[in-house]
Amino acid sequence: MSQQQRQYAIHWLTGQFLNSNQESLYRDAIKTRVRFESRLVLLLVSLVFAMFGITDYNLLGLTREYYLLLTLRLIVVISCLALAFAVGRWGGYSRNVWLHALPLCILATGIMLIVPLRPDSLLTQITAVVVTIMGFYFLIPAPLAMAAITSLYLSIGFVTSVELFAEVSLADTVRLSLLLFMANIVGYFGLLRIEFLQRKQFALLQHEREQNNDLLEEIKRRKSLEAQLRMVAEKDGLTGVDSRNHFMKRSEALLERAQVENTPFCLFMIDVDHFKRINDTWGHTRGDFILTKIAEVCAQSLRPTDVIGRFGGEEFVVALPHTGPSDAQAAAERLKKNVEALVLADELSELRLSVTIGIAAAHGEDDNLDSIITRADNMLYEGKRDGRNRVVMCGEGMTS
Ligand SMILES: Nc1nc2c(ncn2[C@@H]2O[C@H](COP(=O)(O)OP(=O)(O)OP(=O)(O)O)[C@@H](O)[C@H]2O)c(=O)[nH]1
Repeated sequence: MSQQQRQYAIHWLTGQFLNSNQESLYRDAIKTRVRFESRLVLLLVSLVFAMFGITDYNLLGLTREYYLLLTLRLIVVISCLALAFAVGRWGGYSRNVWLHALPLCILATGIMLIVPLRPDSLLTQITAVVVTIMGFYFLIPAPLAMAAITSLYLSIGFVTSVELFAEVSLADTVRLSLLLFMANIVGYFGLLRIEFLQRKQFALLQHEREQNNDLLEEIKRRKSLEAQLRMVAEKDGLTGVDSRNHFMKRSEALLERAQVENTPFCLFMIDVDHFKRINDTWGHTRGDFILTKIAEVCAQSLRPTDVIGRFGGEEFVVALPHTGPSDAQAAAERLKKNVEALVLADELSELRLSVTIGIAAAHGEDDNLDSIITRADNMLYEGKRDGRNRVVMCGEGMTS
């Protein structure tokens, strides 16, 4: 038997889950319904029990027996009403099963006590007892064991009461016992089937919910994995700026839009000066750290709408939408100055950094990103050749 089958196994005789935790879960789940139905049934039963007072009057008139019966009915009705209130507050048979058993016992006792007071209307009372047994099993929400015990209590008590107070033959008593026994058998197996089906349905629903939760967890896990993969694909692992591929994709789109809207578009190629020397002097780990700092300065010096990417090694690339050559030059100068002003902590405090920036602007509709990059790259190498730490603008011959 698998663990799941063991968890949902149902006892063949009680109709309850064998696993007590599972049974508690089930009872908790039906708590509200049990309370509501118990209260409703108790109110209805009280009404019907009280209404039989009319037949008592017809049969007995205003006699001592009638007043005794009326008192008995009042006691039962008041007890049932009080219990309906109590069940509403504290009911739901996950904990207080006895609270649900109590009205059944009171009703059963009330019915038994009617026999000595109205021995002539035995046929009506037998019918009432059979109906009550059916009610105990099918109408009043109760666990099977409780319905069976209270029904047997009613059956045995009624037969005893009949034997003691009504003058019936032994054969009739046996017939009555068989009838009530039959009623109990039908009630018991009927309720057993209902309990079984309800718990099966609950188990199926619970299993489905568990599977849905597993599915949701899996979807969440996959989404997070997807986000991580996207992050790895789109971002440069060291500096956090766009990876080369992602930069190309985003910049292509920006350039296309600029060409459609006829707005200016510029591009920077940025290279850290003498980075090999930095690596050789301070080591690769510090070299990596410096690259992250340069990426930070780029982000701080430019607009949020500018797209920064790492082109490879110590080379960065920036796409500047809605930016004409003169604004691009001003931005590049600001960025160059900020790099120069960068002061690092501890052993690197003496280190002065600089970058060379090549700028190219988009020329009309036929221009493409690759040729803009090539032009910016050419300007970058021109700047390197001319002594580094400078900004070189393509076509304009502007340098600083
Ligand atoms: N620490 C570190 N170094 C890198 C990384 N990628 C490339 N480099 C190094 O960057 C250095 C680039 O050196 P070069 O291309 O000769 O250029 P440079 O020394 O910066 O000289 P100029 O560009 O002419 O000013 C090489 O030593 C590469 O190994 C990286 O991710 N981390």
